[in-house]
Amino acid sequence: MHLSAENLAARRGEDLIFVNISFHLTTGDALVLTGRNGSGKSTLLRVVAGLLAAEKGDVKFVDNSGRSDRRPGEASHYLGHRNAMKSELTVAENLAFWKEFLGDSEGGLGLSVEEAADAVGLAGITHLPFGYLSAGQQRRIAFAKLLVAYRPIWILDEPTAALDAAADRLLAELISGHQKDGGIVLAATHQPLGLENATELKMTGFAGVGEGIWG
Ligand SMILES: Nc1ncnc2c1ncn2[C@@H]1O[C@H](COP(=O)(O)OP(=O)(O)OP(=O)(O)O)[C@@H](O)[C@H]1O
Repeated sequence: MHLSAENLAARRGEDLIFVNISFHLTTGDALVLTGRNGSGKSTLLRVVAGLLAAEKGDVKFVDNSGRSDRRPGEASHYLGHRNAMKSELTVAENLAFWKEFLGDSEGGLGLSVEEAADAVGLAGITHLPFGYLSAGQQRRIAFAKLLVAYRPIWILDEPTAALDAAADRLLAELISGHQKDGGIVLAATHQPLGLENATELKMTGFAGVGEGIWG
């Protein structure tokens, strides 16, 4: 499996956010995006997930069987800043919705709702409305969404925001487990996640980008 980007550039509104971003990731790899606020980490993740069009360049995905006709977004879980859960539905209902809606993609099977809640240390509270949970518990459940439906690529924007130290470690272990199972991870973070096989890509934002870059 390969996920690669060649000379990506992206714009938000009128502003060019970054140019000439390239990377090549293979089975088990992680790319950790670092850089100051506003340097373009979320923008790059959204481009890779297919949620934002690149201004220039391309992202390519080749799966384990050599198929290259699927867009990277179709093979990805995207965990953004928001948790993408309905406050008034229970934790179990939210996760069951995502399990049914996303389904498993080729190459793996998702956990049951209870197994996924257990994996993030919250097996006992799946009957509660999502809105009753603390911020850290909500983030853990948002992460459990990644476990109920299999996707080979995980795209994570500040996955450990709002988490305590124990949950930090738990999620880092789940991310490492995904890598060991052959998955690929892209994560933007301000805190070290302690991942193995990880390459750091320091985003610098638009500063210093001159005229004439479009050649
Ligand atoms: N919809 C938008 N329209 C215009 N500019 C935007 C839009 N969304 C983001 N930006 C700008 O794009 C730049 C990059 O933002 P981005 O969210 O990618 O940064 P980041 O590195 O993820 O920051 P943080 O560490 O704060 O999460 C910022 O200057 C931001 O103001």
